[in-house]
Amino acid sequence: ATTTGYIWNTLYGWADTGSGGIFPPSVDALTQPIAHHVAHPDTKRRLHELISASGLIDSLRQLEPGPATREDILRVHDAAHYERILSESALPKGGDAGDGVSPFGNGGHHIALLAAGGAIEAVRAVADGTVRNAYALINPPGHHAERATGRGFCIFNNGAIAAAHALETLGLQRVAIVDWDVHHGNGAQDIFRESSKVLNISVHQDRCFPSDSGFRDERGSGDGFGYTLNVPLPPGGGSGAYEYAFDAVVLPALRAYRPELIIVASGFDASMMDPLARMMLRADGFRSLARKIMDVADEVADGKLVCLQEGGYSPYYVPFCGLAVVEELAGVSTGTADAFAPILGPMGGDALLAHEREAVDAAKELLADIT
Ligand SMILES: Cc1nn(C)c(C)c1/N=N/c1ccc(/C=C/C(=O)NO)cc1
Ligand SMILES: [Zn+2]
Repeated sequence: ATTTGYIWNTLYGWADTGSGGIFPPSVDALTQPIAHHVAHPDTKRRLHELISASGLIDSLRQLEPGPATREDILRVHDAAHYERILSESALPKGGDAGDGVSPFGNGGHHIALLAAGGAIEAVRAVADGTVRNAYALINPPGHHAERATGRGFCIFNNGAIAAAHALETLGLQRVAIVDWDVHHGNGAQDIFRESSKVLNISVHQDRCFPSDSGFRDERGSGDGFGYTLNVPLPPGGGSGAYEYAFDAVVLPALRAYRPELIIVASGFDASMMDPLARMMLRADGFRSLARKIMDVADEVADGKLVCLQEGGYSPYYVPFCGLAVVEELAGVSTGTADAFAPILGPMGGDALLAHEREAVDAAKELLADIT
């Protein structure tokens, strides 16, 4: 197949993130209500609308997700977590994923199951050759969700659920997860810590969130030792730092591991305009990362690549970053200009600075244990 699969569902745009900026508003705390929570789904709906309005959607093969089943969820999460989400979802005002800052509304479990189901459908369609690669514009995100709890706006770990489905249902032996979301992919690290069947790579802003994980010395354990690979980057990194991290560490790791499928935890919060991090990628930088991952997928995995939407909180800029990645996946140019490039370009971020090179070079030794 040569087409790119695409997943979006109206319900992904209905996730209820409440009326606070990140916390519920409080007169006591003087935290004002605001129309859009940082994780408001409108940001991702705007990406869908740009994919549609640019005409790119006509080059994509729309896939229809169903809800993930209890069995799908329990491959990576404790039953207690699953049951708690369902019970809180039945409450009149919904509940929380587990860390007290990840609210969902009444019936929110339907959307979370549909997000995980979207990840599964994208993996199924790529693994069986229905499509060449796929972009699942799913919501809520998943990469912070751990075996026993949701976290960081994530309820179920969509990427881990999809990887487990590929291993246990589709018969794959080796799956790689590459997390370019700006925050540490702690969820898959927790879930697959002891497994060598998933190579889990996270490139992220050092100590951004969670602030206590994502360090180079977190490498997995038991059979999984060496199959967790963290590349923390200093704040302020742009295309220079990210492209070097991919060329020097991420791509060599994938060549050594030879996964049969690559899943990208595709967040756009490493962009220059994101409120929840301090990196400096522009849309063309994300396009370059997509190109690099596609090339190594062609080398080792017959091109089998699934991108799953994770974070990204600038309603202004996420649409342009996401369009660049999906265009690259589909091999299509709609000619849509990055409207913010003239403003963001002069601000820098393109050069690889010495301290960024050192941070990446420190991670090169981690490659030795991937066989
Ligand atoms: C506030 C606050 N207060 N407390 C106690 C906690 C635990 C808080 N969480 N902050 C957060 C929560 C989520 C993110 C990013 C998620 C993402 O985009 N992942 O990809 C960043 C900071
Ligand atoms: Zn993030």
